[in-house]
Amino acid sequence: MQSTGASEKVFQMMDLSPTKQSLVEGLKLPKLMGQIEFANVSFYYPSRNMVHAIREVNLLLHPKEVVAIVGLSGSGKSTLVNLLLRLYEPTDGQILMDGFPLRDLDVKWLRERIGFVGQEPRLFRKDIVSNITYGCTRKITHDDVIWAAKQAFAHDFILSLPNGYNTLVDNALLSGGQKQRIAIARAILKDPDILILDEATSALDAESEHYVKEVIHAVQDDVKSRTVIVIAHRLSTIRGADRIIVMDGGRVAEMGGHSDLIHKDGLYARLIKRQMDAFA
Ligand SMILES: Nc1ncnc2c1ncn2[C@@H]1O[C@H](COP(=O)(O)OP(=O)(O)OP(=O)(O)O)[C@@H](O)[C@H]1O
Repeated sequence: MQSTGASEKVFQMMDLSPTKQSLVEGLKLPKLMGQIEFANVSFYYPSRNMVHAIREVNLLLHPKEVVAIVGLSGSGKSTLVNLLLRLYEPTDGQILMDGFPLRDLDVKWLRERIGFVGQEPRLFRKDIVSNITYGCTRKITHDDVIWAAKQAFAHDFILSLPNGYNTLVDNALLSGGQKQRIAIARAILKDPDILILDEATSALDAESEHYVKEVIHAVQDDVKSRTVIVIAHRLSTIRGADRIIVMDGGRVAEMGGHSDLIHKDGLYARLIKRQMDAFA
């Protein structure tokens, strides 16, 4: 009798119609170059009415640019990405993709062109190949899977597993860094025009940390290169970026290259110094 009550709620949920957002077909561009513009974007989360998570953000990311977003916890880094993925709509201003308003573009089409690796990637209790190919809608071969794994510096450790690419993924089998590299391979396999990495804040083993940095370099050098946005917590990844965006209290506080920002001796210089002190 207890479960009857509960199942009623489940059925009510299943009967809900999909959101308008995914029903309405939007624009599909012939090609996505990967230019991203935030034009005076402000946003507050519905549950925290009037407390801005992002405030009057103006940003222009060029196609194929590698950008690192840095800032203290709560400064609005993830919110920028949430808006870009269209998980939320800006409260004010607009986001443009290749000059087209994001809200006019087809959401499904857009998300197929964005690869996203979160801080704690989800893997499934399936073999490695299935985990890498999960969600990939383009036609792929086994060679493509290996290419993606190599790009993510996952190929060698996968080969050292008992059944290589056919090894069943088990939580105890892989380290946090290895899981993240499989998730990066999954994102790269989509051959996205925009790649977004939310670097883990938790301590990665030294090997994985080195590889995550290498992935950024490889992705940057890749002939098919794409726009890359990294929410970065480590100096090594930050330095690999073409441009660094420093967020503070929902605003863009500083922007530029590593040496310029260090020279400026502002918030970025303080963040870096703090990180250096932590390792001292
Ligand atoms: N789902 C949410 N609902 C309400 N408020 C939120 C939500 N997510 C984030 N916030 C708030 O929005 C602001 C910006 O948060 P955001 O997660 O973008 O920061 P961040 O720089 O990515 O932080 P971190 O480095 O800790 O991930 C913070 O004040 C945060 O408390």
